[in-house]
Amino acid sequence: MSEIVPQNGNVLLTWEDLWVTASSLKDGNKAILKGLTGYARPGELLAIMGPSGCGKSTLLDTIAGRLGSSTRQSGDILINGRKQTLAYGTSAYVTQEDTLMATLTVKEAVYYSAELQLPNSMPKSEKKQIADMTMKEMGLQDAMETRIGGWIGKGISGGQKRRVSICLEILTRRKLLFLDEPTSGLDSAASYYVMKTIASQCQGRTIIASIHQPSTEVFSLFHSLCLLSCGRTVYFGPASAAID
Ligand SMILES: Nc1ncnc2c1ncn2[C@@H]1O[C@H](COP(=O)(O)OP(=O)(O)OP(=O)(O)O)[C@@H](O)[C@H]1O
Repeated sequence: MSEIVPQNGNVLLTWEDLWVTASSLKDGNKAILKGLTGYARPGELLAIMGPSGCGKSTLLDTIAGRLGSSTRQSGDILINGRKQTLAYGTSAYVTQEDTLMATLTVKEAVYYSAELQLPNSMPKSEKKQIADMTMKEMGLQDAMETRIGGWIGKGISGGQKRRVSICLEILTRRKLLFLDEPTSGLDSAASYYVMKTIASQCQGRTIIASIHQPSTEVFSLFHSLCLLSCGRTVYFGPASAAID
């Protein structure tokens, strides 16, 4: 895989013999990821699946370069076949927790993010257009004027917060997108809607999502699957062939 170099700024991400170890006073050294190898290709949605605690978030954090200092890692993470850091603005990461400003309305949060993240050279009207389109794609039209809420009082629902978090990160259409449990808190219809929107944006982009118990409909949207169990890869390949 590492010999194929994608064009147009597209990203082929490869990880080889990846080990992650956490050390604690109580348990000593504990291996969380045990020699994982895999890849994520442009134009594809790769799902990382497996039971709770198997290492999905840790794998996502490691390949996204966000691993905390309490852990040690070894193995190679290659970008287009080389050990290199991603250029600024190449990737986006949707975390498992929604960290949103409670006092803003959905529209204010998305407009603000568009203003900050999209290039300075882009006219304000175009930024607004992109923000409006992305909110629509995430099914947030009816919640646009509602406060996000939180400590200030009830606002949008938990599922809507999840969709706002995704909306803020997909605005910029970065070449590499990581999503940690994008469908948590969403019902099955909303999960499908959100994942279908994400899958529809794969053209020229590499998308990796950790996901817990997807429905059959959501599963059918995945191109590739990395199935983990106890920190090891038990399946890596086309999602459609995984059933066998
Ligand atoms: N920094 C750390 N120190 C110690 N143990 C850790 C650390 N990070 C993760 N772990 C442990 O590693 C294992 C894998 O955690 P991880 O969050 O990657 O699992 P997951 O598959 O994403 O789980 P879930 O689906 O519940 O979110 C868990 O047992 C977790 O407690």
